[in-house]
Amino acid sequence: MPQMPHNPSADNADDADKADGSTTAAAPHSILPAKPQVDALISFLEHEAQPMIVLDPEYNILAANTAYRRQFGAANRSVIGQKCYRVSHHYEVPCDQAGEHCPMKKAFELKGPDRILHIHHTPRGPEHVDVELRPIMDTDMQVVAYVERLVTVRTASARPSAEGLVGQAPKFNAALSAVQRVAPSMLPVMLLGESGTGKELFARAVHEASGRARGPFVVVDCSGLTETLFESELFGYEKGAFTGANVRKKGLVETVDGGTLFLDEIGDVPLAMQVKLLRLIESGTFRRVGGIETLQANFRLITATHKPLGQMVGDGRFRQDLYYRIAAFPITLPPLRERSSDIPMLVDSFLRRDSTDQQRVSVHASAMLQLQAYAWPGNLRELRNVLDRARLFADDHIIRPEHLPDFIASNGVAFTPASSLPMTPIDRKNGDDAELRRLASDNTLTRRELAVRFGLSERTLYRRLKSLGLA
Ligand SMILES: Nc1ncnc2c1ncn2[C@@H]1O[C@H](COP(=O)(O)OP(=O)(O)OP(=O)(O)O)[C@@H](O)[C@H]1O
Repeated sequence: MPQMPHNPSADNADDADKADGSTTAAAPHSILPAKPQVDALISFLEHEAQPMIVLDPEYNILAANTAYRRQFGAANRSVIGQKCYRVSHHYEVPCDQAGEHCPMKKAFELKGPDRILHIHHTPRGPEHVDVELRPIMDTDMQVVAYVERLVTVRTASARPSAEGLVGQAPKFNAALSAVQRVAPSMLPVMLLGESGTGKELFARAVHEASGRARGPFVVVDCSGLTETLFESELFGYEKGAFTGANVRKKGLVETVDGGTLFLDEIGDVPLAMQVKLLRLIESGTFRRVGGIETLQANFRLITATHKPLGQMVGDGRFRQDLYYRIAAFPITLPPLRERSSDIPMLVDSFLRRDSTDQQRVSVHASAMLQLQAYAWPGNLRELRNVLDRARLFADDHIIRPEHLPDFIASNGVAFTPASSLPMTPIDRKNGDDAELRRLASDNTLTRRELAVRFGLSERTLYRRLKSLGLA
């Protein structure tokens, strides 16, 4: 914990509360040593379009501007005088003591801004929020307050959603956070992940969060394209360039003008074409097949692969110069088995998405446990397919273990007949220690997620981990 000065403002929360609607007079008198600066700041922020709050060093919210109140404020409750971690996370302790990154602690240490992607509770439910915290210093360089700016991330949902990216597991959030960072720039992005991890959806998210969102998003699947087809698809051709070229045709590089070009499975691009791709990226120009005119390209490049491109460079199967050009900002997408805490939310999302029935299909807790324990080599695509199949058997609109394929049930999870199970996660006290050992050593799930996953209280989980020598 940083040594933060005690602030008497917490004791005056009620005074501040009255002023929630008019931030200029929000702070009570004895609030801070440098009160005039803070008051001026509060007045200034009121006119900002972005949601912002002012905090004292003891985590108390001193003021919230109109944009904040509109977006995050609850109709019946003021946030003034409340602890930020209680309002945003429903925690009883600061974020770092709850196992999360605390931007206030970091900003205090840095004496500078810190930025982090958090899941916040909002009146609409959990949401991804890009939080930036800036310390305000007095003339002695002591931190007297903080300004927090909150931007809701619209490219992903932290609760079940009928469309787009869904998730809130730590590794998913890390990838999403990287998207938020890189999207506004023109840097090429390389998405790395197994098949079905959502590379295309993430590429779309980069596009949508960028300044090119109004331009086209063009996908090129590089796998299975021959050299000549790849060239004519990408660059287009002139009339008469080859047999069958009866008219001039624009290539995708021309159609994408002002937008984002997504080259999926870039590792499958033939070596000869890699040179042409490199030239396009380096010069920003291209020529149609059979053409002499040099045309200007205007696109932002995103690539994706499930192949070990670095290794392919070593083996001479991928050009090193092209690799360095496109791999400026790699983002690793986690396989589903490393974000299994997201499975219930994803299941709900997929069942909503594909629902044509009047009655919504749900998944029995015992089936959900099996879905969470399976390794999903085909990732989200496989999950979606399994659900599509299972729902056909769910006559009473509840997917049970017997509706899942055998390979999921035989994944090492003890199978208990659905009828004997409650609709909530079961206590698997005598269940699969090996699975617990694997997940606990993996460090991908928090203790709380592990507990939910195994249907245990955190305290029981701790005891079991201890008995396994893992606590
Ligand atoms: N985080 C996510 N939330 C919701 N749906 C997702 C998510 N990630 C992927 N999907 C869904 O999973 C399926 C596979 O996603 P996508 O095609 O983007 O994967 P991919 O990694 O590009 O696959 P491939 O490498 O095989 O091309 C799609 O139906 C997509 O909508």
